[in-house]
Amino acid sequence: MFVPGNNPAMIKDAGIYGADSIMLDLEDSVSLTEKDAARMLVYEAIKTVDFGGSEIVVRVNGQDTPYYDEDVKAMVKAGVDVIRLPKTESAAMIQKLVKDIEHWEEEFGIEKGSIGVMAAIESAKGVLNAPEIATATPLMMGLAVSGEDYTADMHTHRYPDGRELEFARNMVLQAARAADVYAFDTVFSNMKDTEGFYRETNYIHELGYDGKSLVNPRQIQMVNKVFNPTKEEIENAQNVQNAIREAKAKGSGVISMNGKMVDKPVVEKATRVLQTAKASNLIDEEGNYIGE
Ligand SMILES: CC(C)(COP(=O)(O)OP(=O)(O)OC[C@H]1O[C@@H](n2cnc3c(N)ncnc32)[C@H](O)[C@@H]1OP(=O)(O)O)[C@@H](O)C(=O)NCCC(=O)NCCSC(=O)C[C@@](O)(CC(=O)O)C(=O)O
Ligand SMILES: [Mg+2]
Repeated sequence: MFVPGNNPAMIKDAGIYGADSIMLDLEDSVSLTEKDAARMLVYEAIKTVDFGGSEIVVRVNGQDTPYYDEDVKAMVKAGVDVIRLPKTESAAMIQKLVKDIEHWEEEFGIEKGSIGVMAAIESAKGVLNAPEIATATPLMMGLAVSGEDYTADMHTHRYPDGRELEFARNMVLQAARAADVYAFDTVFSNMKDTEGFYRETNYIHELGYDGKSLVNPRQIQMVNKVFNPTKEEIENAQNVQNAIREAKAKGSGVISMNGKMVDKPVVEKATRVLQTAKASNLIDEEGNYIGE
């Protein structure tokens, strides 16, 4: 969930909503006159505010701005979990970020490699270079597709069915999967269109995305609802694992379950469902369902 870096009230309470990740923003939600104040505010917040279990990401200003260097320096010193680079267009930009992070880690005596990197892909050039961006550094944790800037770069707008983002979404997802990093979808800005938000979240979940960037705490519950496996999906995944265990005991790698073939890729998908269920506290150690 994005939180504007110049809004102390939003920053102070950001941890209470249970977002997996809080993205304190120094870039486009902060006006030019407030860049320095926001940086100081975010620095202090990382040091002092209790964000619960949420991971802390900071979106720094772009490398073509006069704010980038100070942003990276301050966020490394603050001990942020991940730095998100906006408008990433090449592997070289990520390698520069990593070099800058390492420089400040050394300066402040922080263990090297403790800060992850996330690349926001926001232009045609970024989309075409997504594969090299995804593999630019072992510190890369994920790619995010950014629909607002991307559609501006493509001379279009955002539409309800998302067709203008189809190529970018698929390209970023393929690049992320091939590099074994996470893929995050872009924000949905119309707070009143709950149905549209649900449709879009469902769509990107079905494509294979790992999560979605948000602008408002009201969106968290719906994203979790879409991404969390249902009780039926969990039970089915457990049945798949039991079935393949039985098959293996009989020396076979494939078995039929309710008329459907269960083989290695089906088992892999079932394993992922159960990992998500466990991470979301929907099942206990024994696999018993404990969700609502
Ligand atoms: C949208 C709106 C104005 C609506 O305001 P509203 O007033 O109607 O909100 P309400 O629902 O009434 O708020 C109820 C309660 O929640 C609190 N609350 C609201 N939002 C909160 C929040 N985010 N964090 C913590 N707290 C929050 C609020 O303080 C209140 O608290 P309280 O008073 O105590 O009840 C507001 O949410 C907001 O400012 N959002 C963040 C916007 C932002 O960061 N934009 C930059 C990132 S996108 C971008 O840059 C494009 C991109 O780069 C993206 C990409 O890369 O994908 C690209 O190119 O596509
Ligand atoms: Mg943007």
